[in-house]
Amino acid sequence: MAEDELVRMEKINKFYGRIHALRDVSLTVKTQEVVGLLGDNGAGKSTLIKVLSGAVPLTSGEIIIKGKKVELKNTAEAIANGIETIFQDSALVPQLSIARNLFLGREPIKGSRFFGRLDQSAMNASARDLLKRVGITKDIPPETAIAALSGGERQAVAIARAMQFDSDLIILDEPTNNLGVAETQGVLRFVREARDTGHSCIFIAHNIHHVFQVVDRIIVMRGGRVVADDIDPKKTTIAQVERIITGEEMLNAIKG
Ligand SMILES: Nc1ncnc2c1ncn2[C@@H]1O[C@H](COP(=O)(O)OP(=O)(O)OP(=O)(O)O)[C@@H](O)[C@H]1O
Repeated sequence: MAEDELVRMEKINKFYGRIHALRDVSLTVKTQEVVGLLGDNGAGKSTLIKVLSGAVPLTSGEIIIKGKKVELKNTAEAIANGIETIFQDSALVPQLSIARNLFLGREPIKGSRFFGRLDQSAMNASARDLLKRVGITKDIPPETAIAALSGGERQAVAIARAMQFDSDLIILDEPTNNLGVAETQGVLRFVREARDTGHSCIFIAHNIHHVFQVVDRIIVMRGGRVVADDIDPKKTTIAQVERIITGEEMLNAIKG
């Protein structure tokens, strides 16, 4: 295992009944690396990250985290192994405040473990800090309900939550979907900030331009397989990657 290897997926296969959604997929993510996962509709991207986030069981193959083989039977086990996933319909609770959402399920308690109550002021203070850190400079009080935030601000809160619990790997499934230009830039900035503070990310987006702005490496899937896993966005054009996604161009042709 390379010293900076964080996650390794080895020969992962996934069947949904008779549909073979993942075919011998192998890939790695390094520490402090942002990887873009691209592929057409039905290529297998969502299935792959659902397997890695413990949301669906794999049929065969291995997942190795920091050199140790793990079984991710549910999302709690993935989280315990340092993998936090922010799905499109991110799991924030709209009726609750930003602060409560940031600490959901892991709230700080004041007093004893059994007779304590939520430490609201500690939560609010950390929430204020965190919002500043992810670039929400507008003065949004941490007591604000999620329902009152824009799409970009919600993504920011979801990313801030993953950063604050020091997940090693943050998986972002279409985080820029339906966002405006400024909000998209905000999300891309949070991804950079996550990397700069030591996290790794897998970034899935249909918009290749967004992926190109932020990733260190691109992996392309087609028909349930990884067809390219080492595309350097600094040395490859968007048009070339588009042709790999559709199958018009093989990676070897680019490398040659
Ligand atoms: N729950 C499921 N039951 C049966 N088949 C499924 C299920 N989820 C996905 N599939 C199938 O598995 C294959 C891969 O789908 P997946 O959603 O992983 O692709 P994707 O690359 O994420 O596509 P998109 O970009 O459209 O989200 C497709 O053929 C899809 O129809």
